[in-house]
Amino acid sequence: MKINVFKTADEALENIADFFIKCGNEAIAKRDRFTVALSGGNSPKKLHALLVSSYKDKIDWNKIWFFFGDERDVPQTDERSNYLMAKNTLLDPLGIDPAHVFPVETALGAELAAEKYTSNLIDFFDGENACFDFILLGLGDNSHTASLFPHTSVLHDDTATVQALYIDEVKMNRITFTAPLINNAHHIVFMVYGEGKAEAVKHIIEDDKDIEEYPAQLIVEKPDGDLQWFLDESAASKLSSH
Ligand SMILES: O=C(O)[C@H](O)[C@@H](O)[C@H](O)[C@H](O)COP(=O)(O)O
Repeated sequence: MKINVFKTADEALENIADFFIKCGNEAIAKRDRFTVALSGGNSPKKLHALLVSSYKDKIDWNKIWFFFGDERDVPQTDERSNYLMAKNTLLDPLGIDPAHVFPVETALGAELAAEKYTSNLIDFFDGENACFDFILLGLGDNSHTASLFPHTSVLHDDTATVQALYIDEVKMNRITFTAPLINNAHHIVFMVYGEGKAEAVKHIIEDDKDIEEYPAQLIVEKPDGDLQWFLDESAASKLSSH
């Protein structure tokens, strides 16, 4: 696992964008496609804007396939939708073909949408244990990632699937990749910046294993995988090693 700390959030985002493009061009050279699972929340918006403004000609965007590591159980037109956020800030501005985008079909209801997403992955990746090229993750200040929230049943799910569950902390159903599905990826990137995340970053990286309290500790580097943190100094400020 590699921990990259940058002076500012902008510097961290620039390095994530460079790494994204590097991984993408390598995947396209090898397999003629780049499969990506996007993160939700607010942090990705700045990264999306950077990719749109400065990376348009650095990769063949037509060779990228976009998925979502988690989704809120809301309509795709709802401002809380991770799909809508990505559509508005990244996919539409880059003119991504909708056939290359796999939104969670929340109109089916959370449970069915999760089942459908799991079967979509089996179809797309020709079998179970989908292996994404690149999974982007944020980190909640309560140490959740994707929608793997503290003290929830999904933390103990050892299947590489997509699950739906009610999250009391946010008073809504969420649809999420399980930790094993995330851990199958070639490249996993935590994108974390800001003082508010410093405590969670320390818990995940330095504290004893306690996945109930710190679910993002479930995300681990496989022998043939690559797990990297891209942090600004604020988010890394409570790490003893920085
Ligand atoms: O659906 C979501 O909200 C995200 O997938 C979630 O895991 C997010 O990454 C963290 O909550 C951090 O969110 P911010 O980037 O908004 O702090």
